[in-house]
Amino acid sequence: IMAIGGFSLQKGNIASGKTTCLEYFSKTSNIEVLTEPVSKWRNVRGHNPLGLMYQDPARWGITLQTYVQLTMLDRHLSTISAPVRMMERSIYSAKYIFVENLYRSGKMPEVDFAVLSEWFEWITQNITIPVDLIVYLQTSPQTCLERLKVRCREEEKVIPLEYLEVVHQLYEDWLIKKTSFHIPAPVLVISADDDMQKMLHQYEENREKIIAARNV
Ligand SMILES: Nc1ncnc2c1ncn2[C@@H]1O[C@H](COP(=O)(O)OP(=O)(O)O)[C@@H](O)[C@H]1O
Ligand SMILES: O=c1ccn([C@H]2C[C@H](O)[C@@H](COP(=O)(O)O)O2)c(=O)[nH]1
Repeated sequence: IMAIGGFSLQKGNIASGKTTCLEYFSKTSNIEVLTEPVSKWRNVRGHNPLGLMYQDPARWGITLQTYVQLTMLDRHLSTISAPVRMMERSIYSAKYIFVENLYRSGKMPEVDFAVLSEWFEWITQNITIPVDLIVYLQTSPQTCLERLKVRCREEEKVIPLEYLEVVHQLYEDWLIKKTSFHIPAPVLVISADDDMQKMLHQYEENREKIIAARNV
């Protein structure tokens, strides 16, 4: 999650509970919540780039990630309508986690990676992307796999535990070990393996830190 003004960006593995967390905050405070534009990734003018990417990442990885980058930028730049905004994932996680994973695993050709990287660098050097806090929902890959099965998105049925483990490691290297990429804001880590009741308790404990993100 990212908070702006305070603007917080929510980070976490696939099915770690980001949407659930944002829904809770949107119901309980004057916070604008931007969930991931995943419905667009599943349907752009009748095409499903998310599904295509999972079926054949080498062919469709660049297609999905180009569209993810555009839709994330659009979200980042949309007009803020409340004192605090929280946003699920970001243009940074798209590049540093998902594009990086496609490239490192040999599923994205070098030329596709180069073109996406040029776009990303142009955007981040020429456009200000406001972010005051990163909220990292830290889960085990096993928890994500269980929640993924419960959520049961058709496109994601092919995701094995190993994929979630690699995504987890990329997040850990970036936000916990701080050894991979630039981190655009301070990081608040919330352990997110617990059941819903315990998670709500943790959200309450961290509410002030998130709302006051500008002062973190
Ligand atoms: N703390 C939790 N305990 C058990 N199930 C959860 C918890 N948080 C979320 N879920 C369930 O796990 C699935 C994935 O959660 P979701 O919020 O959609 O994750 P994300 O947005 O990170 O992909 C959903 O079915 C949701 O109801
Ligand atoms: O840059 C990205 C961002 C997301 N994805 C995939 C990963 C998941 O299958 C969905 C998003 O789902 P959440 O469960 O809301 O995390 O989109 C991607 O491939 N590339």
